[in-house]
This record gives sequence, C-alpha cells and structure tokens, in this order.
Amino acid sequence: MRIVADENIPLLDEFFAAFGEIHRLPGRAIDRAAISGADVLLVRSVTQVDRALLQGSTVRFVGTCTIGTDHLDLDYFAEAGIGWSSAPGCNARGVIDYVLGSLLVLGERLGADLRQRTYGVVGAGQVGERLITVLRALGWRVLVCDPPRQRAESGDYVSLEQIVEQCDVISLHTPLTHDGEFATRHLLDADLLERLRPGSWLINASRGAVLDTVALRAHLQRGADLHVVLDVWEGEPLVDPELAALCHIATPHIAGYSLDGKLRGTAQIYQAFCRHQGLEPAISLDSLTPARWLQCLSIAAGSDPAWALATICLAVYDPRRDDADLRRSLVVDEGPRKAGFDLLRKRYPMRREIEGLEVELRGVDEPLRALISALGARVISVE
Ligand SMILES: NC(=O)C1=CN([C@@H]2O[C@H](COP(=O)(O)OP(=O)(O)OC[C@H]3O[C@@H](n4cnc5c(N)ncnc54)[C@H](O)[C@@H]3O)[C@@H](O)[C@H]2O)C=CC1
Ligand SMILES: O=C(O)C(=O)[C@H](O)COP(=O)(O)O
Repeated sequence: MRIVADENIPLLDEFFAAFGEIHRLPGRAIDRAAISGADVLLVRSVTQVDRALLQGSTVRFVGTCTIGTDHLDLDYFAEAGIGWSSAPGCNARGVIDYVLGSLLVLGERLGADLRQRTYGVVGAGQVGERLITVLRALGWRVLVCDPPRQRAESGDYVSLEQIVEQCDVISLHTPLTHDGEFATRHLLDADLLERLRPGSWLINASRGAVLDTVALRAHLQRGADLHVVLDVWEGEPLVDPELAALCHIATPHIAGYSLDGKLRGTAQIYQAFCRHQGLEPAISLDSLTPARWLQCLSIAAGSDPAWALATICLAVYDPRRDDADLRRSLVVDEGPRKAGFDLLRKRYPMRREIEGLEVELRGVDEPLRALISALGARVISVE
C-alpha cells in the first residue's frame, strides 16, 4: 500500500508503517503528481483535498489529523466512494488552554476582572462546549449561540445579535462553512462589529474567514474600542501585518497545537483507517506519549485565587511567546512572510495541556479547590 502524508503528522511510522510505504511531503506540496499511485492520503489543514486533486487517482481513503474539515470536498468523496475521516475533538483542549491564556493576558494588560465579564461562545461543539463547561465551572457568566443546535434540541441558546449586544468577551468556535442556512463565512461582519459593546474582547481561534477581517481592520483603524485576539487569518499563510499590529494577541494558527492534541489526531485517524479496512486497531496512543516536563504544581493554603488561576494556566500555556514569534515573522515581504508562518507551525515548540497537569493542594479551602478543579487539572488534595 502507498501512503502519502503531510510531513508534519507525528507518529506516522508508529501508526502506519505496518500498512505500507509512507511518502512524506510538505502539506502545501501535495499535488496530483505527489499522490500518483497512492492508496491513502493523510493530511493536515493546509492541503485542499478536492476533485481537482483526486479525480482519476487511486486514493481510496483520506484522513485529516484535524478537527476542521473545510479543506476537504466531502461531497466529492461521497460521489467518488472515497472513505475519509477527520479527528473530532483531538485538539479541542489546546484551544481551551489558548483561550484561557489569552483571557488572563488581556485581563492583566487591561486591568480587567475576568469574573465580572459576560462571555459569549459562538459555536458549542467539541471546542465551544468544553470552553463553556470550564468558564461556567469557574463561576463566570456565559451566553451561548449555536443556531444548528438550538434547532435540533431545546436549550438555553441566544442569537448572535444578543451575544454582540450583551457580551464583553466573544469567542468564535464554529466551523467555516460557505453555504446553507447556518453558513459561517463572515459571520461577524461590518454591521455586527459596529454593534459590539465598547471595550469588548473578541477572540477568533476557529477559521480566519468566520470574521470579515477587512471590515475588522477598518473598524480597528477607526479607533474602535475593541481588543482582539486572532489565531487564524483570512488567506493563511499570508497574515495581514496591519491587522496583526492592531491585535492584542496575534498567533500563527496554533491554538490547538498541544503535543497531546497532535498525537491524538494521528491516533484517531489510525483508528478510523483500521475501521475502514475492517481491522482491529493494534496500537494504542498511551504507549507512545512522551513524559511531561511539567508534571505537578503545588498550591498552598491561603493562595490568592486569581494568582492561582493565572499561575496554573500560564505555566501550561502563555500565548505571549507565540505572539512575539509571529510579530517578528511579519516584518518581511510577502513570500518570506508566508514561509515564516508555515515554519513557525512546523517548528512549534513542545506544549502540553492543563488536563494533563497534576495540581497538589496543600490544605486549601473549598472555594479555591473548586476553582482549580474547574480548569480540568487533576487535583490532589494533601492535608
Ligand atoms: N485554531 C486552531 O488551532 C483550531 C481551530 N479549530 C476550528 O474550530 C472549529 C470548531 O471546532 P469544533 O468545536 O471541534 O467543531 P464542532 O463541529 O464540534 O462544533 C462546531 C459547532 O458550531 C456550530 N455552528 C455551526 N454553524 C454555526 C453558526 N452559524 N453559528 C453558531 N454556531 C454554529 C455547530 O452546530 C457546532 O455545535 C473547527 O471547525 C476548526 O475550524 C479547531 C481546532 C483547532
Ligand atoms: O484541527 C484543526 O481544525 C486545526 O485548526 C488545527 O490546529 C490545524 O492544524 P494543521 O492541520 O494546520 O497543522
């Protein structure tokens, strides 16, 4: 069997070598010639996998080690009888850690009390739902907008207009879709941006085009009282340096880039491929995951809750390094700027997740214990 794979997929040999020969390529270099004779194509989000790439090819299975599927032409896969899988939820925790880190940095820079704000989560799927759970467990007020879910189930949902009018912090977690009743391209457009509450915070770690970023740049250039965190960009790998300069935090599409998330992505595609082949999976991720660098933090009785929250979250993930790396990469011409974006992602440093951290609590009171548990860390109580 011939397997063509994005070179940035970890553990390829461990999971796939037994099935055949693996040919690794940069994701953006996967073209018709590269997949000639291939049975299996394993990609990340940067490879457009559509009719133009696949028609007439021998590829029978496409796996994307990502949550998002906007780079896949699923209608064509159905028409051509090509099996496929994404990796739902694989890196959702990384995105939660990214949002928490960003909130803490903004809170510190702007002198805001995070407990006093109203949070609006747009898109309550794998990422959004987990984020809502964490924010509510912290005792913070959260409004949720998810019209597809609202239609399918009864629940406490609000409209996007209500989110815009009532929330101080808005975080976008929808897929990028271009058609249909709930299409998300430019979901937040010029009109809605104008209606944001003064002093709002806006976080986009979904896909760049869920926001109308030309409108956003113009809005910020007019001096809007809006604080923006962008991880994703319209037209990646090209980042608009003027827009980045107007953002509080600007990062190169790495919100979900925990090592754990990437490894889970490969493992999920391995499992899906085994199902496709009618095989029982023989390899488990647990045996392959490397040890942690940060194993355990200890929080003492009497600690200030806000300090404990920031210490735990930012010890695991602090977005300021990614922000600084992206800004340094933007001071060059378009060609090297695009290459720089891809390089930052390819050489992304080791990052783990809050859920993998043990937090030892030494005689702390119940409110502080509850706050730390809300983050999803494993809490160990020591009297
Ligand atoms: N920046 C990064 O590193 C990462 C970005 N992502 C992006 O985040 C997106 C969301 O991820 P998941 O939560 O795992 O996806 P999901 O498919 O589990 O959930 C998406 C939710 O959005 C809702 N939705 C769809 N259209 C909507 C609309 N018009 N308004 C409001 N809600 C709407 C859906 O009903 C669903 O509940 C992915 O599609 C991907 O593009 C995902 C992982 C990492
Ligand atoms: O899973 C998703 O969806 C994401 O956005 C991933 O973080 C994308 O990572 P790459 O596939 O572009 O490495």
